[in-house]
Amino acid sequence: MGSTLAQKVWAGHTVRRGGFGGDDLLYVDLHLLHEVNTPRAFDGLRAAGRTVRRPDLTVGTEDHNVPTISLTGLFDDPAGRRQAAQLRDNCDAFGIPVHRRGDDGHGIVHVIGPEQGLVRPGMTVVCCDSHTTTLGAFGALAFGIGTSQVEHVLATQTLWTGRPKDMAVTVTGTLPAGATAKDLVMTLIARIGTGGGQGHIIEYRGEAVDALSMEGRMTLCNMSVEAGSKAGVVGPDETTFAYLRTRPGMPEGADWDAEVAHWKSLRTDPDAEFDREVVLDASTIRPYVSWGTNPAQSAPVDARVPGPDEFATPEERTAAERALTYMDLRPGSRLQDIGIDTVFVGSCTNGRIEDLRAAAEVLRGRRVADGVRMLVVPGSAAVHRQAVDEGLDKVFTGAGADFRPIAGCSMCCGLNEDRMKAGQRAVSTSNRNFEGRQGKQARTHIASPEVAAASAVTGRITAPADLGDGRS
Ligand SMILES: CC(C)[C@H](C(=O)O)[C@@H](O)C(=O)O
Ligand code: SF4
Repeated sequence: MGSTLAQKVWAGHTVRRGGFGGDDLLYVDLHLLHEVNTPRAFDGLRAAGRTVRRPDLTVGTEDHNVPTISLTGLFDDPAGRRQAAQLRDNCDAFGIPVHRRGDDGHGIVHVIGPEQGLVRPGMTVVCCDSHTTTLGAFGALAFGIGTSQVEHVLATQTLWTGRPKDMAVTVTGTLPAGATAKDLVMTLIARIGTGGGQGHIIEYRGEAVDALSMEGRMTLCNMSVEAGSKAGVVGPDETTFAYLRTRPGMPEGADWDAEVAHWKSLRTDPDAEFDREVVLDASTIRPYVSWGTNPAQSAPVDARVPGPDEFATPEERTAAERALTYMDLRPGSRLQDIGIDTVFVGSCTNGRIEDLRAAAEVLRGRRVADGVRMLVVPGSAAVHRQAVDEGLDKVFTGAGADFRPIAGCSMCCGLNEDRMKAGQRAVSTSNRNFEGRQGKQARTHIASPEVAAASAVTGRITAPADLGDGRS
């Protein structure tokens, strides 16, 4: 029997099999750090008199707490400022490269790794952050780890972890015009639930996945963790190689060819078996939006708010009831009638250049509705530069949106100055919509950049196809 991509990468990195609790000891090729969840790991390292084993395979960036309003913008929370300073000091002390606000290479940790060519097929990548799954788009095995594991990886460049099962998500056919990778992954999570991928690594495959850009694949893999899975992967192919070819530090000539041949060999063998398979028909996927307080509580934009009685289990019914109360929604009302006052385009889910282009395309010749605040925050300094080069900044500001000069997590998580007020309601391109995620008592509807931009124009949840041609 053949092996899956995940099995091959796992086997190739296993230093010791079946240790304590049955976990395997994996070698880590790349360790990424940000300011949250790392200060205690460095404290532990120091207390034990240890050093960082491979600072050359470790990279830090400040992203969660940083103000994105300007280079000199102040941290609104002393604890956040302290964490960011600790990251910089710890990285400097241990010889780890760190990207500070204002650096060319600065940005959200999951956005900068691929841009800088740090992530390649077949690698193992870990980071103190659940959305490390994003990097699986390159055929790397990438997942989040906790603070004590960060300390272990810093000290040893290895990690004890349990071998997950393999799940295939096969997406047949072609996505219709107007449907995006975000809609695809939201449709998947609505179908399998927030625990649907638990204990598994999801491999996305099929015609519709093959057709996605690297940006789209990153959006897909990013939200794998919202389905409870350990990681998400896409088999490396010509799209992957074309993206990597232009990245810094890639081999040249015959060395490049040899590398590509190796990457191709990592793809799942035709006779490999998955523990579970879910098949989705891409042609049925429509623009999606969340109505509840977890990403599975989502529906097509043209649907109605469901009632609790439409759910199969008592747990789902209770969760729906609670979500509807928090979101202040009435069952049976149209999602498209929900008024919003905030729009956020950004985050590691949808803060890359393709996402900004998509949002700008919808906004071109249109205006953000009165009373709506639209925030566009690039995922990295490189995305910001590219957006300015392409004149997207002018489209955003011309439409009345706030286009931020500094990259960061911004309103995705509310760990900085970008928070919503109680009772405010956003369409957000981020990945989490739990109670209070973007501000105390604030309400979040997750969607694609296209839906977010269209909603900014009308002031209610809207798919671009429903905008008509009101461009000036
Ligand atoms: C702060 C960090 C640990 C957290 C995560 O792990 O995902 C954050 O990035 C998030 O999106 O909630
Ligand atoms: S952008 Fe949001 S989801 Fe991504 S790492 Fe930052 S806080 Fe987490």
